[in-house]
Amino acid sequence: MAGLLSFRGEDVGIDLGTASVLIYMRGKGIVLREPSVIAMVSDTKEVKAVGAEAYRMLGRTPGNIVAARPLKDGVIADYTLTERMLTLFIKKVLPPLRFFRPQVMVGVPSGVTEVERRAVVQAIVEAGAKRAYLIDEPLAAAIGAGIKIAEPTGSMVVDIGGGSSDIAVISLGGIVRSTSLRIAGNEFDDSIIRFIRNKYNLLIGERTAEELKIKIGAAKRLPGEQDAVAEVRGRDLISGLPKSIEVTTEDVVEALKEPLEKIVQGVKSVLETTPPELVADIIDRGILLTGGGALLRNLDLLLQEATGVPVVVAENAVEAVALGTGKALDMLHVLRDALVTSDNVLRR
Ligand SMILES: Nc1ncnc2c1ncn2[C@@H]1O[C@H](COP(=O)(O)OP(=O)(O)OP(=O)(O)O)[C@@H](O)[C@H]1O
Repeated sequence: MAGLLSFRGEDVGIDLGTASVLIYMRGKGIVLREPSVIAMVSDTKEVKAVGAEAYRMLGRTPGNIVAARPLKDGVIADYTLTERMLTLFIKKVLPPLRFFRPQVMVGVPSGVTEVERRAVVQAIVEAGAKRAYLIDEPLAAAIGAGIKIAEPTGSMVVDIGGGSSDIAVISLGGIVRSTSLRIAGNEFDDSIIRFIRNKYNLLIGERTAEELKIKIGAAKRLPGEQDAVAEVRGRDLISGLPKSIEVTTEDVVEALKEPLEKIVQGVKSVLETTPPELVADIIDRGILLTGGGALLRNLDLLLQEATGVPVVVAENAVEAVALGTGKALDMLHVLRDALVTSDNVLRR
């Protein structure tokens, strides 16, 4: 997810994501980039850590402390924790004495329900915003990547985050066709965990799986390309004891086949229902890949082969949504019909 604040004339953007939160301030760029994790004492609910510090605690906390991800699949899974995490992040970048409450624009996966939208709006308002705007993530990603979304020309954006993959065709400042899949980076990690368990009888943790994906992972192997190898540690499921093994790129490619196939199908299904004039534009301009998942090696090639349309990874793939929500507050006149505002949502 993503968004923007306005404080004493300063515009600030927030990307509230499943994997990480990014805050963007005009004139300053990205001022905060932290994992979306909060750690607290289970019985007193006292916050122990947020962001990077809490991330290091994931899977490593003693019984009385719990480190959790309050967002799941791109939407709010735990409302109270999300609001507390957000408040602490905002405090880190905005001065403590706030006379003017800021406006916030939040990017949400295009498939979120009304109840989920309400939860996001409420968390942002509770965190101190005067007004919250919601914008669909792929629209924000397109703006952030520099696409002129107001033109009557079709563009396709595939934003692969931690919890959701958003696929959308954009024209004239709005989304013409879209789908949101709850299959993205986290699901890739889970697939790697399952694969290693089945093939090597080794149980590895979430963080180890993510490291494997980033270090040696790929969406496909290229002919003649040498496989990378990484050592991973986990628990041998037969002996119950710690063990380390070597995993190759080929393993990771195999592990990611299933979730990637679902994303390819999602892209094809959106293309199939897109009006032909816009398809022609997309063939000319190519599909734009954004989000952290876009950095998976050779994903552009895989998608290009599957669709026959050129695919380009955005230069600022990870920041695109945050930058886009920042810019979106300056484009309210163009985006009016595409936005949801807290004034409307909370009145209902
Ligand atoms: N080099 C890389 N290769 C593959 N995956 C990567 C790479 N770098 C980051 N990722 C993955 O990108 C995902 C996070 O992407 P991003 O920060 O765009 O998500 P998010 O905005 O927090 O999530 P969402 O949009 O679903 O709410 C994580 O699953 C992470 O493992």
